[in-house]
Amino acid sequence: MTQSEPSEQQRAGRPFPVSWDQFHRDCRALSWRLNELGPFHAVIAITRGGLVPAAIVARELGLRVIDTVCIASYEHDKQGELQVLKGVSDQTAKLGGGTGKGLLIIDDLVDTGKTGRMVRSLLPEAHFAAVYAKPKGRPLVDTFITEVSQDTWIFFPWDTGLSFQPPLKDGAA
Ligand SMILES: O=P(O)(O)OC[C@H]1O[C@H](OP(=O)(O)OP(=O)(O)O)[C@H](O)[C@@H]1O
Ligand SMILES: Nc1nc2[nH]cnc2c(=O)[nH]1
Ligand SMILES: [Mg+2]
Repeated sequence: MTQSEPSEQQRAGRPFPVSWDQFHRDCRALSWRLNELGPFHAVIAITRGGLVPAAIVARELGLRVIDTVCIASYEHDKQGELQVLKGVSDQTAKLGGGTGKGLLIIDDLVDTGKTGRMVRSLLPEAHFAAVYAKPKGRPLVDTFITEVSQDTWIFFPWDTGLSFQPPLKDGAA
């Protein structure tokens, strides 16, 4: 029997759980920064992880034109080939003059930077912001809030729930 490869999450090892409250605070902090860099014509969320931060940033910056770039790459916690399932609409592309100028792209995080690189190739002059950044992905983003180490796995509130935690003395890590 062949042993399966460890997942990205297993390789990362260090868990970093983020609550809804914390995520909202971090998205507000991102909005503060972006407010100084705008104005922007539209927000583009990289689905699916970028949808929640994009909603919060759009609310804070008063932006009502919201589009998506739909990309699939991680199956749970293993990254495969990147697939662009949907690009931005012609209307949004026009607002960015074809190159993305004045458009704001939002994602929840950059890890290896693969997703960011793909989106940058589609809209090279857009402003790319993520809430969290790992070192390999950091050069791809224009604005982010918190850097975590490459061996960290971020657990978002929409992927997690409350559960019992064993006491430290019973062997909890
Ligand atoms: O920098 P990278 O190594 O490319 O990884 C970052 C991407 O991975 C996650 O998305 P995922 O592909 O898991 O899809 P999802 O947003 O639908 O959960 C995350 O939301 C980023 O978009
Ligand atoms: N939830 C989650 N998805 C990812 N995709 C790439 N890196 C991560 C991460 O640290 N957490
Ligand atoms: Mg994503």
